[in-house]
Amino acid sequence: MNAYAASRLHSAPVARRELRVEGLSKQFTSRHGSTMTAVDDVSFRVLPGEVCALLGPSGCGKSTVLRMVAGLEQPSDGSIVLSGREVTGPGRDRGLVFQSYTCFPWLTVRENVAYGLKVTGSTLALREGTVDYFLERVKLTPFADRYPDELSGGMRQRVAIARTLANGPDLLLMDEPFGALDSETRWQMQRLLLDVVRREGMSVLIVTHDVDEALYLADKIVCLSRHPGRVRDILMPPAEKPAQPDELYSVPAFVQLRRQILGMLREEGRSDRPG
Ligand SMILES: Nc1ncnc2c1ncn2[C@@H]1O[C@H](COP(=O)(O)OP(=O)(O)OP(=O)(O)O)[C@@H](O)[C@H]1O
Repeated sequence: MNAYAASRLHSAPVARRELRVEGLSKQFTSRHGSTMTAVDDVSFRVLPGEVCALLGPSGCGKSTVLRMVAGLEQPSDGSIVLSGREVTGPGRDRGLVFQSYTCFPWLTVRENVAYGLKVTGSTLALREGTVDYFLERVKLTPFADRYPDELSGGMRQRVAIARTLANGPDLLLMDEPFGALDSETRWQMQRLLLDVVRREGMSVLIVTHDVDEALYLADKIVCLSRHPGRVRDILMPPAEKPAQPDELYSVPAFVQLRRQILGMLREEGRSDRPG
């Protein structure tokens, strides 16, 4: 058995991968000294193995919430607890994937995926087993010795996902990860992400303003209103997803939820005013 697959038999239970966000608020102070509330009293949970989407119109504070969960931004108020520990800054228990492909161009695909593992001092066998395992998961095994500039955008994003997963985070944080991809590649990536995170029992918090992406990927959708960003609704799309994202349009439960969310976004658009 592959060294990584064997090590997983003894890994910590997935039940510890729970995120609790309670009463989270964030104020920003402008250069002129005025204060604006970007995020106000936001609470939600991401249960172990759950994919949770943060959805809302531009400027509603999605990225700000994600950055606070990542520990890149300090909350003005509230608390963030992951796997029973308070989040006070960045940490290896969270893995980040952004829209821009964060590959090291001077490293091969294999070296990119192995990068984070080197610093943890894992044995060579475990490291190589882990890299092989995740290259296989994201279907990049045949490209292991290529450099990022020899790959398409979708493939580079798969490298970033494999590298992040290889580090074994409790929670995967994704900010518009497929925003730069054409629609066909985007669908393929969404399908692949669902396959990988379900197999790994991974908890995911993903920021998107794409309603279909949220409906297809998420077990739970936290809808934010804007100015300030507050939880407007928490929706639970059907757990059974169609084989392809575009098949959402023919499933009545998704069509109805889609209509509800689009109506909410339209209302938010009507209430638009500068923050
Ligand atoms: N560092 C900052 N300083 C001041 N204001 C900020 C800062 N970061 C974000 N904001 C403001 O906070 C609000 C929320 O921004 P945020 O980027 O979180 O929204 P978003 O929902 O992710 O938007 P988008 O979908 O367009 O990326 C916006 O009004 C933005 O201008």
